[in-house]
Amino acid sequence: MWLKFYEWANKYSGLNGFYMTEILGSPILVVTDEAVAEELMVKRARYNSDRPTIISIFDSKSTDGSMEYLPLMGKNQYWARQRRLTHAYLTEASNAHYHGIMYHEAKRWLARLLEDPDNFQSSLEDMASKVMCQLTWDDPSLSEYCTKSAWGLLTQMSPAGPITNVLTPLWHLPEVINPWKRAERKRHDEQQNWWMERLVHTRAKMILGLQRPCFARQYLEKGHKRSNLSGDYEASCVVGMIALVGIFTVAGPLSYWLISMVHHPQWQGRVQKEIDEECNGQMPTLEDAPRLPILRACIKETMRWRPNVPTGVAHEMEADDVYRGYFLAKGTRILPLDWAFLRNPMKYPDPDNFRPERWLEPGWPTYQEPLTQFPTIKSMTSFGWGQRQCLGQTLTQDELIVACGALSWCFNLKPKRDLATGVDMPVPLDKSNSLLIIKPDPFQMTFEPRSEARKQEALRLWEESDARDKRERYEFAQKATITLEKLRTEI
Ligand code: HEM
Repeated sequence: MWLKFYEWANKYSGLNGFYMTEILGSPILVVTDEAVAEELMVKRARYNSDRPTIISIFDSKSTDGSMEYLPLMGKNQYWARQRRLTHAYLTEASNAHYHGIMYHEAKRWLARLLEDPDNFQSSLEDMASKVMCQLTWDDPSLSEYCTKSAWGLLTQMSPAGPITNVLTPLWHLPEVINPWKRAERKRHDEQQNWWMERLVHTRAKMILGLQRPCFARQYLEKGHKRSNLSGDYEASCVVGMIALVGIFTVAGPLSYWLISMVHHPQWQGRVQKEIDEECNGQMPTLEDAPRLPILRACIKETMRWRPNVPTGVAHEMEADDVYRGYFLAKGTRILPLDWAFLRNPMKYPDPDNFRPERWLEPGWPTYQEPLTQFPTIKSMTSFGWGQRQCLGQTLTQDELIVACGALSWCFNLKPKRDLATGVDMPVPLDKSNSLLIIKPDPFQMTFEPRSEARKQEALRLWEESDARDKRERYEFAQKATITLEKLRTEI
């Protein structure tokens, strides 16, 4: 879809940096130039920060008070207070270095890749999911269900999802003869029940003193007094939504990282050399990041070259407006076409090719110093605009540095050789699904340990981290049991 919008941009945008079209009766302003996006969604954010309705999700904007999906909400009171809470929790998690969770999960992933390399696409998503499930409920075993739940919502909200998102009148058929509405009710109810179960379970563990820190505990301890949330239902949704939204968003650039590295072995070699030299042979940490500009440049270039939300996310106008002489009616959707921004040849010369040097060498329009700080993915156009800008930028950057750094430290990423023909199997560059957050179609590749010593070290690191995690969980539970015992004898 983004390619069609981009093709039309080349025909109709001209020098304006935008064009109008209509999809299923809704006027859409497709923005193809960053300056226009800035003008409309940052400078005029006051009335351009609403969301369009997603027809196949009940009350997607929370107009009727459902309070369920923060990123889809209209610009209303629920959105404002949930955005505040989400921002505060993600900032605190980043300040606490995610309690070591990212390192733990990156090590688990390396060990899984060593044991079962062919299953890399699923273990990659599972790593992203385990990070979010631990931050949210301190429970990595929830990851499989959480990923399924996130997939259900992502599919339901995407134009390429249920047919009712495109043939909208079908959605309005009575529920008894409407399979799409019944399926969505089932999906919705299961997701809500699961979110609520998680909150209730957290509360029960807190009473027993068994719940370690996580977002759900943070809310139950203090948030219900400070945040203005209406109660358990809303809390279970906002906390559940944080877990869901960090899975496919982060898994996208990670998958495309594999593709970038397989196709550009010279850059892979430079990243590995930088890590080996700057981290003294150790797996990189976030403290090392200022000394790893090539790693950061390759991550950023991967996100520019293969963005995983290529259409951008639409805003909706809340008031009539006139922009550069054009009348824009209230209700017009503004689509910031990220693919177009990231292929602007003035800002990104040679836009179709993977050129990390554009972030590293003076002379390129995007070069910025100091290299201890730049390149950074924060504030990329891919994270959206103005009042609705993504809240997960720091988390994404940190997780990509940890995970891509760990991969480069441990493996040579290579094409897979077909044993029958002796020829490398292709790793396609442009095959993906077309949901709102895209991911590459399944492909095969090889994860070759860089040496036997590196392999053994990766396995040892995971064993050590796993043993520490188990010990810490056991000691925490022990302390709670001792306190309970003491209480019982005192009573
Ligand atoms: C590569 C990774 C990611 C990309 C490309 C991305 C992109 C986006 C985009 C385009 C938006 C809409 C912005 C707009 O409407 O102008 C958004 C919103 C949002 N993102 Fe992200 N995101 C990523 C990762 C994350 C992560 C890891 C989290 C949290 C764990 C997160 C949390 C959110 C939330 C809560 C919103 C809703 C903000 C609102 O509607 O006010 N994102 N993201």
